[in-house]
Amino acid sequence: MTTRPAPIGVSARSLTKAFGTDATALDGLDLEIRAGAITGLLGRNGAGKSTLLELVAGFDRPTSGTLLVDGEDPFENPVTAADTQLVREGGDTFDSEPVADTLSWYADAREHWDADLASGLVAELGVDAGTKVEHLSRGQRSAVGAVIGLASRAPLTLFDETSIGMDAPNRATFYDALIADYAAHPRTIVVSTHLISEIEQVLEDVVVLDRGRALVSGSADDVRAGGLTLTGRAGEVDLVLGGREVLARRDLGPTAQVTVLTSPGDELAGRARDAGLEIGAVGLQDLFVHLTRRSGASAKEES
Ligand SMILES: Nc1ncnc2c1ncn2[C@@H]1O[C@H](COP(=O)(O)OP(=O)(O)OP(=O)(O)O)[C@@H](O)[C@H]1O
Repeated sequence: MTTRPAPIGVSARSLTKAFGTDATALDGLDLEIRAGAITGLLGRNGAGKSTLLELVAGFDRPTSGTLLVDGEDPFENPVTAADTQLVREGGDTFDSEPVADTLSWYADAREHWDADLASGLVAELGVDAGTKVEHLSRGQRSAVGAVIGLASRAPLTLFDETSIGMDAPNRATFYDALIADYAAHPRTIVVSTHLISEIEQVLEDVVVLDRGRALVSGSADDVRAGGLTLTGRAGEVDLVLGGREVLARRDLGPTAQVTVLTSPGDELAGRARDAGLEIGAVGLQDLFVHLTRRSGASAKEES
């Protein structure tokens, strides 16, 4: 009988990864990825998500700073590599062989591989295991990645844009399988994605990378609690805001809706309630768009 593996965490301190003098993908990143949680790794194009995941998987070495996976340096480390499964777009498969060959390679390589889960999920995602990988569509290739990531049951599983190209029913199947398998076999899962609103309910923790640094990180609930919307008569809304920074504003006739950042102890919500304004939550996707746009604008002003 194999014992159930313990989930493992990741810690980065002043982590920097530069590619020559052209690009600094990670720029002094400080970060904790909680063991045993599903973390969403969010960020605009080029924010450094794939670079971070490849460092965590031990495929590359940081330029400076510290990166620890389960307390160890992951670079070319066979101990952490055995516990880590990175699923990258269009990679890590035997392209000129049938899908079944790739799956049987992982079955041999991965200690906790679940063959029944793999074959069930391949069928559910509509992939023919007899087809050569190079003959699959982009979405079908992504589906094979999803199967490898889930059936490996690695204590640290990293999905880098795995849902890319998958159609909506297959993405739903992937998310459902991820939640069900995580519930039955808790482990550390990191999901890098641009499809924030559809995966929001799956995420327990969230990290927003912005130009190689963590702009926001924490529990998804705490991150969400960092913003709110106020809706009401425009004059009342402006009075309650009192000149405070607004992330987004929509005016519809006499009514205005604004999105603002907030923090514990902020009296804004109380003032809004007293003024009869409607207070709403901000979804992660909206908050992400506002925060990363604002950060991009202030970077332009500084330069
Ligand atoms: N091998 C490389 N050589 C040179 N620059 C690189 C290399 N890999 C990544 N970069 C640069 O590092 C930065 C971060 O890239 P990365 O792929 O990590 O971003 P990402 O957040 O995954 O982006 P996306 O959402 O577009 O996939 C980008 O500016 C990219 O051009």
